[in-house]
Amino acid sequence: MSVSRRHLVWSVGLLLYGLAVFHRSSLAVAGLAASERFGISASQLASFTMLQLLVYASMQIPVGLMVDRFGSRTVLTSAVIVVSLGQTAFALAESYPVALGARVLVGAGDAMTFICVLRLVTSWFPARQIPLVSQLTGNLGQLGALAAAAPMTWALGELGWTRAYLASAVVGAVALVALRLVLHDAPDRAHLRGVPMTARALAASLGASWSQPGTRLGLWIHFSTPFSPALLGLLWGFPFFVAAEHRSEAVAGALISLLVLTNLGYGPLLGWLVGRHPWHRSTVTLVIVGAMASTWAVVLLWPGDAPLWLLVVLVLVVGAGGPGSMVGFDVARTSNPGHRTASASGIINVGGFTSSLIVIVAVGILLDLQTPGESSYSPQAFRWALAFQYLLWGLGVVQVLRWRRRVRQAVGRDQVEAGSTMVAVESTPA
Ligand SMILES: N[C@@H](Cc1c[nH]cn1)C(=O)NCC(=O)O
Repeated sequence: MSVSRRHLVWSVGLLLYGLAVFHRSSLAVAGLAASERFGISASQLASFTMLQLLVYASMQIPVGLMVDRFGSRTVLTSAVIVVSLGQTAFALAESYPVALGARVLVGAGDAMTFICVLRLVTSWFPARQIPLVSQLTGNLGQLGALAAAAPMTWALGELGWTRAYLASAVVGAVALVALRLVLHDAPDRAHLRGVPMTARALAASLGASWSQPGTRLGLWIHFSTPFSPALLGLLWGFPFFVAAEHRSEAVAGALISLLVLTNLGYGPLLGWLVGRHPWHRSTVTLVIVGAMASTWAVVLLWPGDAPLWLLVVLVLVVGAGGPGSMVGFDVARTSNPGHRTASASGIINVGGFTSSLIVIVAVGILLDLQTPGESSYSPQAFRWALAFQYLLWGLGVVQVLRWRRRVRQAVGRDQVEAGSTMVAVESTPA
């Protein structure tokens, strides 16, 4: 197979994932405009982000099953259409309920994208390159969030709400043409479709993935790693840097952009480490969680405002969380047969989006409880609210250690290093 064809397919997949991240993040800079347009409060505004994450997380398992059944090409086509319809509806919405409905469509289209692209990577690349290419896919795709920042700010200011969101929807039409022209499910066929299954067979297939200890290990790795960067990047980073650390809006914006860019640095390093030392994949993620928790401790316990260099260190360390979460997909991939790869990835992806949703909502509730009726939150309120992260890290680390022990009891080091963590006799989960 020609190497350039493989890279062309991957580039289109990456473009589609970057576009999904762009649509996901396209509200981040439009908060004020949205409040004015729909006449809504801060918590109603936050409900857009929460709803999107909720839809995303709840669709992961059905989407994984759909990708195993119908293939990436078909599911990605639906994803682009649904997300573009969502952005079009958002562009034209004039009331809060219609706008909420539009965000449901955006969340649904977004939810159908990443697993398809990961599935493409596993069918187009040789096994030894999969960890690195998957890492690069996850990390380069985050650039969509950068594209949603400055260009969307410009478009909202210059073109106005309706035309800015309509323009972003039109990009989907262009992406759809590239998808249909270039993207095939596998080198030897356009569609890679699984056999039709009854509801009972689907449940059995999901149960088989779930009973693999490696799927559980992957789920908890994905649960523990990405919520801290999501917390900073999606909602609370900007107000934390401005209201609690007394930084200017420009510095806060630069710190958030740095968080996105940090992804690019970790991708190659983690991809190489994971590909080369599969036995130590969970250790790598435990080190990342330990580093994030320790750096947050220094920032939260710092007397007064943390110095800028410390905030930069925080962003550089927390930026490893997203790339770290990709390790979860790799553990699931080596723990399941090819025809179940996408549904196993769906199970994994529920982890990080659930923990991100919990932490984003919990921080909002804890801030409100400490400063009832006020619209600006004190540094002290932020410190206590952000400390909530330790509960999730505690739970995640205990579960990672537990499921790693199960995997290691069932599978020898030689088998793991040969690229499989699949337990031969699928046992019933405890
Ligand atoms: N945690 C992300 C992947 C990632 C890589 N770098 C930063 N984030 C993930 O699980 N992505 C799924 C998605 O749909 O974005």
